[in-house]
Amino acid sequence: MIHPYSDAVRQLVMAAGDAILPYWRSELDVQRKQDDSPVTEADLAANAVLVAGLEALDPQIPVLSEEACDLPLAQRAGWSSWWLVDPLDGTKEFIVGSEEFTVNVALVRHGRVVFGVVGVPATGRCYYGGRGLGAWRMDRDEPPVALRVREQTAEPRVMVASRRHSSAAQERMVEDLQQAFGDLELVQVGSSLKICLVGEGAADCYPRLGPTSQWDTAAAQGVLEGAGGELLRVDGRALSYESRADYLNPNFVALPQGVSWAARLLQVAQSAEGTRR
Ligand SMILES: Nc1ncnc2c1ncn2[C@@H]1O[C@H](COP(=O)(O)O)[C@@H](OP(=O)(O)O)[C@H]1O
Ligand SMILES: [Mg+2]
Repeated sequence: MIHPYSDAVRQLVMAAGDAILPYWRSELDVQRKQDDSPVTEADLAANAVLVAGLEALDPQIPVLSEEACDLPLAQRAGWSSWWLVDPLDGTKEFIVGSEEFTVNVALVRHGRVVFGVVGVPATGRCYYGGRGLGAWRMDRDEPPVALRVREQTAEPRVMVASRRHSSAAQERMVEDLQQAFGDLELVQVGSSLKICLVGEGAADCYPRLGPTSQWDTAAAQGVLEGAGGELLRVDGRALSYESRADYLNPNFVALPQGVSWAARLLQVAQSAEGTRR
């Protein structure tokens, strides 16, 4: 057990995944939210399972979910601990029938991730971890496997990026990184899985110049930090989750802690940041 609540949250994340699966690869009613992003009955079904379960687990800890985020800052500013939830990350992947969608729950305290759980309903896999607690991957009914970021290498070899969301700055950065580091392979994956891939040592880095929200990254950041990695803003500071009027993250890079190529990667990301079409 990594935290008194981690087993219960892992079970809730699996239950939310089970609530999603009947909708996967079936005829779906897709609605558009105010920001024009898609939402389906599956997002809402998973949200209902998670919100009810987390509130029952500890009525003192408020829940902030992508699907229930209309809470005034004045109310949230007084929270010391809260659950940050994305019931279905990678909705566009889900809609096209891909396996690359996740269920995400993080416990945040004073703006830092205590631990996070990322479920992958399509495969029955679950990642969980937190800074100072460790990180694990568990396949349904299998024993957990401890995770560790990749061994230090002279240069990054595998970079992950979104399948469906990019930006002029992101494209420029990918090109510049491939120039800066020879043989840097680009692998495109949907959802918070990208951060977990860095945590389990399947990829070296995930640099993102493009919008994400706090619930997209917090749970997987717990996994990454427990596995010896970090999620940094391009100015090198850790990504944190203070309550603000909006929920948007700054641009970031996920990578193993203390690698020799970190400064170069951040420098390339910083200089690509201002690129416009
Ligand atoms: N313009 C935008 N503003 C805010 N978030 C965005 C965005 N474009 C993409 N995202 C976020 O990126 C997530 C998908 O990540 P990826 O592109 O890595 O698969 C989306 O999660 P949801 O699927 O939960 O909406 C969404 O939150
Ligand atoms: Mg999301």
